[in-house]
Amino acid sequence: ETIGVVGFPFSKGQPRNGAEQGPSVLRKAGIVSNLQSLGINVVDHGDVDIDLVPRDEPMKNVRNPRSVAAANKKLSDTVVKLVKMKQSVLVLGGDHSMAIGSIHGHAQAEPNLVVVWVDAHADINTPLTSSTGNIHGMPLSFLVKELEEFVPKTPGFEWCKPCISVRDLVYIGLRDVDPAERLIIEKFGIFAYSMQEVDRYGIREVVERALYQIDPSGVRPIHLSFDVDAMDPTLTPATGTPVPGGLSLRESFYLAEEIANTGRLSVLDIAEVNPLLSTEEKKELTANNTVDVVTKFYGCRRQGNAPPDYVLP
Ligand SMILES: N[C@@H](CCCCC(O)O)C(=O)O
Ligand SMILES: [Mn+2]
Ligand SMILES: [Mn+2]
Repeated sequence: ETIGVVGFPFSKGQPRNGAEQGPSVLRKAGIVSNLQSLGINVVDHGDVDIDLVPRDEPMKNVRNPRSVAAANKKLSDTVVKLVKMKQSVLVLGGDHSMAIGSIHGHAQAEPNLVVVWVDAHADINTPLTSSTGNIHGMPLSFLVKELEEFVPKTPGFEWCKPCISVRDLVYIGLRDVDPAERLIIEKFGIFAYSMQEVDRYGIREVVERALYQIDPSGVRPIHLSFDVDAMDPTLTPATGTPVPGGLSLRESFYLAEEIANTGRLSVLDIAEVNPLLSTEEKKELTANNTVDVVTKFYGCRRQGNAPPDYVLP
């Protein structure tokens, strides 16, 4: 198995500079070497070559639409290629608008994918329901077929055809959902495990139910879109929209270990690391905790990992 790492140094899905430094922060924290020390073949493909579009005027209240669309088109093309090469793709963001390109690309190569969205937020506002105009709060509205009729034509997004159904999506970690987003979740019956359900059932039950509901057969490729703000802000403070009361380190590790256990993780997004929004110390803490969770998604286990084909001397 080969992990293909791709950086997506992009922050125009939201107004705070710094998210474009996420890939370099995560690489400096040893994300590639930590995975290689698991004995996995890791190829770092470098960063997507992003060009910002000049005079990218807002469309209604949607900010930087052409730049977000152009960057994500390139990401989509990159992800298709790598998934078709049978690589397990790790995309280092960048703000969460990255999911537009990564899920669109993944779905071209694996139409039967399911999406696990781990986030404090639902990221499913449409351009008409968003109160901020930040596209990192809207990615799923550009991807979900059932919302196509509610999403106005947005300049640059002509290439982006919705590619997943609400039935293929499940949320874990929600605790800051806008009213319109809650309406969408209830209108379409989207599976959603907020922190209330995590507290009610415990992470084991939540992960089990979530995976069963989107794929009872247990065979479909998994796209896991991980927003680091799903974790408690004491663990990942260097992020754009922190919300208290998030996943603990142990809950995050457990979730990642169980996803690794399925053997079906196909694309993993790591979104919303923003080093500029905190002290050097908090940046390190955020990067190190994120890297620790990522290694668990790829098979590092707290119970230990016996070396493959090794006999006691
Ligand atoms: N729901 C808010 C906050 C979105 C936060 C986005 C992050 O989760 O990627 C908005 O629409 O602006
Ligand atoms: Mn979030
Ligand atoms: Mn998000």
